[in-house]
Amino acid sequence: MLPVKLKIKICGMRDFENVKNVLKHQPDYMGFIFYEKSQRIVTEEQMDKLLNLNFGATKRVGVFVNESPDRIIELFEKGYFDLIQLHGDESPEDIIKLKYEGIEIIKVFSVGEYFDPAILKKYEQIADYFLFDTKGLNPGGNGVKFNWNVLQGVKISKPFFLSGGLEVSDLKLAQLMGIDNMIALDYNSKIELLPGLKDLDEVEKLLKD
Ligand SMILES: O=C(O)c1ccccc1N[C@@H]1O[C@H](COP(=O)(O)O)[C@@H](O)[C@H]1O
Repeated sequence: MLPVKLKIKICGMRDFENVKNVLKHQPDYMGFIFYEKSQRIVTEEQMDKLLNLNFGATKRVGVFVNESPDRIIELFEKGYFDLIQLHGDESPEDIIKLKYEGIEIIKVFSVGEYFDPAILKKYEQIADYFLFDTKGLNPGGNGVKFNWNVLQGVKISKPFFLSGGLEVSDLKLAQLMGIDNMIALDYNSKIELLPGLKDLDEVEKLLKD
């Protein structure tokens, strides 16, 4: 089987120069975390500055944990992101409100030792993408990989992102594994110098071809 081509998301960005330098490598997605307990939280002031940059084809993702739909819509209207990633226990009703505003949705599921695919059912009609991250102490950014084999054989009806402690070397492994409907890898804490500051050498290795 030929290795699949996967898109790349670089998440947890906020520093102007770092964002500018990462954009030179044109990731498919760049994530900004709007969660007050995150070490990588981005402020509105930082986002306002970042709006001066040319993102080209890179889609901006706003990352949220149990945020109110009204607040998400307010930030969306400021033009801070193109789509959102929801890491909490957001209800289908809240997500539908966001869909009405024309916001594309990535719904996150935390994966432990086992994964019950029944949870996917109620989000199938309303999410545009799924994302599988490692279950951990924090809602995201735990820097720990889960056993991807738990997804093998599970029917995943939406295109999905794979996440959770990913390192550069995981790209080849994920490409070879080629789980059905996997379209992107989401990189965060394992390619950082400091929280919110990405290592440009690692970014270059990931996006060199
Ligand atoms: O990175 C964070 O601080 C964070 C906080 C709250 C929700 C999501 C967060 N990050 C997302 O978590 C996954 C996995 O990150 P890691 O590779 O394990 O560090 C990724 O989708 C980040 O976007």
